[in-house]
Amino acid sequence: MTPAKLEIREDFESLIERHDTFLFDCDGVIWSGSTVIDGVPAALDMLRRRGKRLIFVSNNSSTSRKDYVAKFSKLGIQASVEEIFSSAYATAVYLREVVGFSADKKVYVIGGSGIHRELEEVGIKTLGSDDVAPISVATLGDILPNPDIGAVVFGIDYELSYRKLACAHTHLTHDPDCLFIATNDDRTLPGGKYQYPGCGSLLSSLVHSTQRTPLVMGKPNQPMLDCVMQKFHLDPARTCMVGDRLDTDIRFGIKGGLSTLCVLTGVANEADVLSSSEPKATYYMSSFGDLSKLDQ
Ligand SMILES: O=C(O)[C@H](O)[C@H](O)COP(=O)(O)O
Ligand SMILES: [Mg+2]
Repeated sequence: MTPAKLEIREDFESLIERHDTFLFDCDGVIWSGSTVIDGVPAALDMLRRRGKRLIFVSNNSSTSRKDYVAKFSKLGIQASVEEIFSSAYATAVYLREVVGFSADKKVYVIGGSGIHRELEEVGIKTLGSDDVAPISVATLGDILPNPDIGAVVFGIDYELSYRKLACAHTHLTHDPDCLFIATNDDRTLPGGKYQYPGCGSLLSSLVHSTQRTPLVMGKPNQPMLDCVMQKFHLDPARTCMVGDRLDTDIRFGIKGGLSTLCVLTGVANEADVLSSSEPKATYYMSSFGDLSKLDQ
């Protein structure tokens, strides 16, 4: 079935009437980099006024949920920690609840403060944030296995260094029991008009050097889906996933049995949406901000 294009008031009203909960991806739907997408704050306010539940589900692990609340507020959007579900938080829940990560082990992190803060919030100690100093071949031998490391977690890292990769590679190749987890594996990162290397593209260097395959937490993978479905007790028939990437957001929604709405303000364009045989979005629209016209 061809995705239905939502472009008139009646389409928008019908979408809202059919759903009680809206799951929103962030990069490419709510904002692009640090610029809010026009009309989105007003559209979200309108949904709240109509009693709809909003949940923000981002694969970007660089920011903790508390810091996401501050980013939302700076962009004129009210959101609570409980409404935010990032891949860093999903990783912390997985290590704490599913793995039962040992208190006397630490996690080596390649990634941003979001991962460090979410893991520390559940009592898991982390290393790696200051491994950014340049390295010389002569000092490579100083990078040694560390028996305290029980897992390597990889997330998008805007300060990625050879030193961090060498440390993570050492832990993963010297201890087959050291867990290898990636917060997400998005190929690209949207930023304004263009796209840049995403977490998955950075991750591939470590996968290649270690020949190990990580367990990936974020959309469209099962760990994030299980966490979100259980935490929020979603009714799939009354829930809509709003995203900008077919291979993560829309596939995530389809796996969960949700309606899916693809917006064209991030990675996907109209040709992508109409030509994609799998995943196939239920609906698509130019920008979620267009719904702000409803209450004007
Ligand atoms: O590379 C990444 O980490 C992702 O492109 C990016 O952060 C996606 O974030 P989302 O669109 O899920 O908010
Ligand atoms: Mg996105």
